[in-house]
Amino acid sequence: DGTGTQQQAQQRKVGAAGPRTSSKEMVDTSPPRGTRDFYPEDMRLRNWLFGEWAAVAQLFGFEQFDVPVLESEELFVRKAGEEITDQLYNFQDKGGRRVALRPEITPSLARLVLGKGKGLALPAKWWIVGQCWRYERMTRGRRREHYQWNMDIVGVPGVEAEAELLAAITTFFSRVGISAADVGIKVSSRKVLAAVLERYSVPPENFAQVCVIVDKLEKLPRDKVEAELAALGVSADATEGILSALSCRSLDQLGELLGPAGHDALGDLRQLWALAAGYGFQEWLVFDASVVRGLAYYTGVVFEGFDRAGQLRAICGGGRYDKLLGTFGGEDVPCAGFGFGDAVIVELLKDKQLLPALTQQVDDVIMVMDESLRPAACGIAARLRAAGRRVDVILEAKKMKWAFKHAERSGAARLLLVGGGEWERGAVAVKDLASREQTEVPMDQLA
Ligand SMILES: CC(=O)Nc1cnc2ccccc2c1
Repeated sequence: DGTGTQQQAQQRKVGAAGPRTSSKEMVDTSPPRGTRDFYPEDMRLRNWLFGEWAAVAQLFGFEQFDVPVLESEELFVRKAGEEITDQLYNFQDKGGRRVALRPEITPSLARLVLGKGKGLALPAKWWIVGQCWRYERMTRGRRREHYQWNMDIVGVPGVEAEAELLAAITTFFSRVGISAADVGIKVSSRKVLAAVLERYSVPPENFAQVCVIVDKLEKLPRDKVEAELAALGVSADATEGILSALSCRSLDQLGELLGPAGHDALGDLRQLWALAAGYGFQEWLVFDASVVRGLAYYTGVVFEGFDRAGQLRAICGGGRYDKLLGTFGGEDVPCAGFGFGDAVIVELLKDKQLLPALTQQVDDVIMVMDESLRPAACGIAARLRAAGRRVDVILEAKKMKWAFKHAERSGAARLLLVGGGEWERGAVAVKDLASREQTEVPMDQLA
């Protein structure tokens, strides 16, 4: 699951694992519930994925930022009934402060933008990869953490920003071998819902809650969603209007249904499609009026990446959030962004046999044949490393057989043996692990 090969390690109470000097049981070696360890082989895959994310961010001229995983709880206290805030990993610290492990990164970005105020040159295009947390009752056995790539554009009111973000997402997919035949991106706009709510005079302060409820249509039966809307005070007519708008199959059909009230939403989406065509990623986009996403603060275009085989949960998601900064007491600044988790994408890559085969990368393994030559061997390692070669020094006396096996397991190109007759002739025995040939190389020609 995700970039950690560690399956959800069951809480192992380690039994008597062999003779122990003390009566004390061994510590539980599993990671905390819902979290993963990354052994080196796992880290190679994670570093590869994060490296692709970073490469795309740089291709698009975005700047990296970072913020603490621990934030003031108030950043995430929203009253819209979102799952993400219901499952806040929050606590009171020793100073009596209400804090939380962040469930998402956008509110932290908003905090930084507000912190800079007029001092922030706009537009800002920022990116980050950060661990996010949720306190899930383990009944569902789901993970409590994942790593999320975020790209955000601050200060651009038009859908040119969303087009840029979608271009970045499709560039990533293409780079890792995923095509528009494998994955689509559902796109809509919350302005559709806003238009419907206005027509039925649903109070604007209910907008976020309506969106969060309607987002559950994917998971909950229709009557449950209708009941939640009714409980919020949304009339049956309004609910009917919402559900028929969300089932529109095309922009034209939506236009007919909404009339002039839909002008903004349709204008945005048509412009977005035109930009996508220009960019050459239009084939990835699917208009889907039922996409609302589950975060309270989206105000306009929303989108989510999905696998066309329909086997997986959403791969990524995002949208426009023009009013988030206002909810923190600041001036509103138009923003758009997306989040891309490290779990579903790895499942997709596995399903498509697109996981890269990653091995440890070492150039040279050095072994001394005579312990008195260890200082000299360290000098050789230093010179090779200064020349940019990745060198693994065998640190204790080992048999040749072990050294060969170790060098091959390390993915090394050469095994250097310091000592013996070669050393007397001012040279080092070099075993090429690909050709298996052994040659004698003078000391100063090793790099
Ligand atoms: C598939 C997966 O691991 N999802 C996941 C895992 N942990 C989270 C933690 C916080 C917010 C969303 C999360 C989502």
